[in-house]
Amino acid sequence: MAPTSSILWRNLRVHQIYGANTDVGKTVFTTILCNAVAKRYKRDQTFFLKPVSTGLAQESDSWSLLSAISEHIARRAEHGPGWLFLETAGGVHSPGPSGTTQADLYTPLRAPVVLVGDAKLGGISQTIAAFEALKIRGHDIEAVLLFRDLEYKNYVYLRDYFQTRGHVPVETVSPPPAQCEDDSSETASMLSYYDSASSEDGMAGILHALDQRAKDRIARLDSMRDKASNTIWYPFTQQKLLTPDRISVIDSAHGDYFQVLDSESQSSSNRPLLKPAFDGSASWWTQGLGHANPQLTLAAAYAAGRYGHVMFAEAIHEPALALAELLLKELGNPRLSRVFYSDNGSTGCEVAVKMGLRAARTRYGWAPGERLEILGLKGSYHGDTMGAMDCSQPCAFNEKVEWYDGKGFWFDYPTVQCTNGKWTVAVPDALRNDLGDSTQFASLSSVFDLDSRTRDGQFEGYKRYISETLEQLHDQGRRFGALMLEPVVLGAGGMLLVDPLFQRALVEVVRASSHLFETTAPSSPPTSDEHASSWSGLPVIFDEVFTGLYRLGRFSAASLLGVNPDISVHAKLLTGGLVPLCATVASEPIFAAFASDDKSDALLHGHSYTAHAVGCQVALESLSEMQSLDARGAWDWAKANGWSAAQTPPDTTMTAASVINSSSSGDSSDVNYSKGLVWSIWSRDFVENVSQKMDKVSGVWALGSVLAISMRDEKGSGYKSNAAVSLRTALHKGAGSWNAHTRVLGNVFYVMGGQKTDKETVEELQALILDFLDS
Ligand SMILES: C[C@H](N)[C@H](N)CCCCCC(=O)O
Repeated sequence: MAPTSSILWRNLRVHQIYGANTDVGKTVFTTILCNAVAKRYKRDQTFFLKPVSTGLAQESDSWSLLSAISEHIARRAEHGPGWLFLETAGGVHSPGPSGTTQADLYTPLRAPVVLVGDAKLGGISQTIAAFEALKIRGHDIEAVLLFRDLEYKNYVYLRDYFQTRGHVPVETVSPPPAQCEDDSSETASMLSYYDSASSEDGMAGILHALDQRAKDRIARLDSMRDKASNTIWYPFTQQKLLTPDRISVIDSAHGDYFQVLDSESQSSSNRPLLKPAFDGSASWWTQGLGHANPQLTLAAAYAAGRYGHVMFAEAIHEPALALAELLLKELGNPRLSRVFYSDNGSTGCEVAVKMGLRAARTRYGWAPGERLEILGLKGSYHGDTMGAMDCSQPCAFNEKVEWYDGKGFWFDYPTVQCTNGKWTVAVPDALRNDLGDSTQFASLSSVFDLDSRTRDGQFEGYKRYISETLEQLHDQGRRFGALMLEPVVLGAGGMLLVDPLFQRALVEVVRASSHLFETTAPSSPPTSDEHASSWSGLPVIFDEVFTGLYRLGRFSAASLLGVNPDISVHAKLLTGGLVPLCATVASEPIFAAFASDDKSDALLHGHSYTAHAVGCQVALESLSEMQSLDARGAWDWAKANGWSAAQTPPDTTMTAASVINSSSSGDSSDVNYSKGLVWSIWSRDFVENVSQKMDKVSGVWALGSVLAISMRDEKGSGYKSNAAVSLRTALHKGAGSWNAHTRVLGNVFYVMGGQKTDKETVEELQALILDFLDS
């Protein structure tokens, strides 16, 4: 099922005719436009497409309808220069055959719009409302046409109104003559009417404006790469190596796809300019509910209309309060009671660190200037701002940053991968003496069956190793202020799936080891009334910026570990990828560490755009939509793709000694099912198949919407490796009418969908990936 392409051709001007209401004269105006083209652009062909009357609109769903329209238009575009007017049905919000309203239905085509205004009583309001409905869906409204009704003269008001709304030209023609009694008179009368209306100078001006706007749009698209290359400083890009042809010019985005300028169209006039590209990095891991999701757009518009932006210190607004309450409730972590807002994951993590360090310092009685470090995992990365960077060990992202001063100890750990068809917890060579050999599991769910695994010797081995390491650090006199983890998956660090048992062990040991962190008698020991929310050892911070809010299939990634952090950080999917927002959520004892009669003891941190009302409103919409998808089983198709209990095959190949099944009863099925299944949109068969392409692949995992494939690199893995580039290039080449835009992390190729990505799309991507791996 190929995705819909936006319609833009060099030799065919395509316009959508929308009506401000039903019965405003769309067909009449479309006919006038066709006649006017025929009169003035004699070399051009003219086409009129009304899906309702052609039967195209009988297509059962939006996708079938749009692809039928695209095909129809492509056939017309093959025959030289021309114009095509696509008439929509009814008003902008009249439902189409699939129930989607016209404004939403045709959004992916994104052809420029001619809006037929309403000349009747009340028509000013209808016309403006229609304009706004189209505008917030990203339609470009190029002209407003309406009848020159001399009674209400709506056009007089609308002309001024649209002059100040982007100089949209408003043109009128006289209304059609009264209907004749017999057919032949009616035909003659209308022919004469069309002839004279299409000859009016105003219509010539409109066609000229439409033509010019189309040429300008194409010229802008054609020139953007070169201009960008001279103007823009790109993130995470060695620009010396970036040639302009490799810059993706994105005209718009809809659902899972960008609409990208196809460079090959620049040398061929009968090729569409825009090509859909699957957004394989989910726009740097932010996308959830699809680009240009109208529900989120409306929420954003509502909050912008209600508040704009209002400052937040010592203030409250409904979206911020409602979102805080929702997060606290749905995270299901009884420790958490306070929400601190910022505007991106990196700063949200810095806030979390400030919170954790202060709580530890006051608990352990350290002086304010004391150098405190972070306990974390090798390769973890919490963002690009200086403080967040300092929470990571030296790596490609920070080691050349002049002010970088990493403060921490970062544990090495076992990772989870499917290798040659087997789900393996791989222990790094350096840890073999301490943690033993790698182990194989019957399924990914078995790896996540922590209730069973915490009863194993492996758990005790992990805890022993962690305790011994902490003792050594304590003996070296190092002071730690927080344990900071990305639960389950390290994102920027290379899409590494950490053995969840190791993370569970780390949290448990840290919480049980206050004696290894305090260097003097605690100044404020936890009191018995702090009960459930009190922290021990060190404050535990979970950076769920990437992993949380359904990215890994669950509302919180912490639930996959069965651990309740003292501070957790949420961004990215929080707003479904529409606007930046971050929430750092903390426990009451952490909050209390800042309480004092001295104002300077407060958490002196606040971005200008803290708790932006638009972000909070969009987050409310986004979270409730994702929860509703979850509740109505929207991912059942994915769960049934080999991940559900019934589909986990009994293990027949591994020896009892080498295999740890998911349950001590010997049943290899997913005992986690009742506690929440571990699943992915990427089918289990596909993942296991990829893992067997041993000549190219060293390991693969999939969880929630994420797929990560480690490509073999004999010269070594890591961000500087180019081993994943050829797979990225293959996806970029794509499947003819569409391709996939992805980022890579060194030798790791990753791709992820949103929470609305469908089965067919995933299957097509899987096929592309396998094609490459089999080549
Ligand atoms: C987007 C994310 N939050 C980080 N700031 C960047 C992560 C590293 C991405 C590297 C890359 O795409 O080349």
